[in-house]
Formats: sequence, structure tokens, C-alpha cells
Amino acid sequence: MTAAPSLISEHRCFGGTVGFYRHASEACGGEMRFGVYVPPQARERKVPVLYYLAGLTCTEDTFLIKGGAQRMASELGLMLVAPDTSPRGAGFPGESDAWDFGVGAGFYLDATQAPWSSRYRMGTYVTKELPALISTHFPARSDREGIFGHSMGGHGALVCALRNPGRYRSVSAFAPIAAPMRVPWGQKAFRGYLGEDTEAWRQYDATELLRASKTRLPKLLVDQGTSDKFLQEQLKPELLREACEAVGQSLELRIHEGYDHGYYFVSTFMEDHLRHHAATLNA
Ligand SMILES: N[C@@H](CCC(=O)N[C@@H](CSC=O)C(=O)NCC(=O)O)C(=O)O
Repeated sequence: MTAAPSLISEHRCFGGTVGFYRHASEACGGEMRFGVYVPPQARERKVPVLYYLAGLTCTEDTFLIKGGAQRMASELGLMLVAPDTSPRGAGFPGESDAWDFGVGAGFYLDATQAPWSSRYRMGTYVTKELPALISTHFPARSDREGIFGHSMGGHGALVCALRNPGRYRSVSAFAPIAAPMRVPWGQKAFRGYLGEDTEAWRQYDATELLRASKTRLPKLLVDQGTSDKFLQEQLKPELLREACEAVGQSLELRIHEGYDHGYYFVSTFMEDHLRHHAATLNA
């Protein structure tokens, strides 16, 4: 049985509670932190769980502070779980030199290159270790899990779902890095964490996974703002749309005039995403 996480702080919120926790992670070889919103319905029964993966530079509290999700999660009876975006304090050379690699930039993959491979195992952490901990220590239904996220985390959500067919009943993303192999953020991260072999990169690129696999996810909801400063160089949602069209993956890609990349955009469309997930998780 996994050791119980330690409570750092707890806050009453829309009839439920937001809690921040730390625990010793086997996958990441050290302490990891996460946040959880437990809705009021969980006092009576186990509830579905929706995992949220945040973007570059974020922590476990970014989504729970800025995402504006708790009011709807309370109404819909969804537990929200938000892990940190990387291990911290590993002490690897260069781990904090840039905001798009290392600390705060784990890319939700399992690194294969030293020294990162000993700690940066966020793929295993978010799809295996953390869900096992949540279903053991919280009133969560492990048979009803959804996943979503923003930017690096929006792409992480797509990849976690594609690499674990049938596992997540609902999937969505805000402004995901749609094709990391083809953009600077992704190329830098994949080269550092996975090495020079681009075949290894394909295993963590959502558009490549979609094209290569027969796995079809439940209908994807993806939102993107037109005033996002990262849209042209780093995000490229058109590549996700092309891949979905090529393989028959159902996708609702919504383009929103004037919205940027930040949490004013994310929180504006949060209710739509929670309803998208609840339609499946609560069915
Ligand atoms: N420091 C950077 C900006 C970093 C940034 O915009 N991070 C985004 C995610 S980007 C892709 O994963 C984010 O979610 N930030 C948190 C927030 O509160 O907005 C720069 O200098 O441009």
C-alpha cells in the first residue's frame, strides 16, 4: 500500500475542500506535491476523478488558484487532481537554467537520458503512481477517470490518454503543444530527456501517436485563442486537426478570437471543459 500523503494546507471551497499534499514518490525518486479538490458529494460516495496537467513554469497550485474550476466541480461532483509539473530539488546541473526545460518543465514523460532518467519520470507518476495513491487515500472512483491540461499539460493529457488506451473516459486540452517534435519547446525537451533518437520522440508526440496507432480516444475538446503569443511557433493546433482528420479521431477544436495563452483564457472556457468531462464521467 502506498504511504499516505502529508497534508500541507486545506481550504473549504464551494462546499468541498482544496487540499495541498506532499509525498515520497517512487517514480520520481523524491518528494512530489499535488493539489486535490474534493467536492461535497464525496462525503456520501466515491466520485469520478479529473486529472489536470499544468503548463511550463506552473506548480501544483496554479490550476486550483487560477483555473476557476471548483464551483462547477462542486456542482458536477468531480474530484480534481493537479500534480506539480516536474520533480524539484534534484540538483542536476542546469535544472533551473531555463523555464522551458528541467524544473517546472517535466513534459509528462519518462526521461531516458542521465541524469534526468533517475528523477524525471512524470509519465509513470501521473498515469500510475498518483492515480494509485488517489484511489487509496481519497474517495475516488478509479474506474471513472478523465484528464485535461494546458499547453505542455494539454499535450501531456493527450499523450497520457493515447499511451493508455481505454484508461481515460474523457480528454480535453487548452492550447496544447500539439506536435512537440516539430516545435522548439518540444525539440529541446525531447533532446534533453529522450536523447537524439527521434523514434523515441514519436512515443511522446500526440500527433505522431495518433497517426501511428489504431487507438481512438473519446471525442476531444480543444480550445485555442487567436491572440496566444505561442500559437504560431510552439502550439500549431492545425497539425493536431490534420492528424485527427487523417485517422478519423473525433475532435472539436474551437478557435476563440482575441484570447491569449494565460489563465484568463483557461478560466473562461473551464466550465465547458468540466461539462465535457462530466457528460462521460457521470454517465
Ligand atoms: N515565463 C514565460 C511564460 C511561461 C508561461 O506562459 N507558462 C504558461 C504555460 S506555457 C506552456 O506550457 C503558464 O501556464 N503560465 C502560468 C500562468 O499563470 O500563466 C515567459 O517569459 O514568456
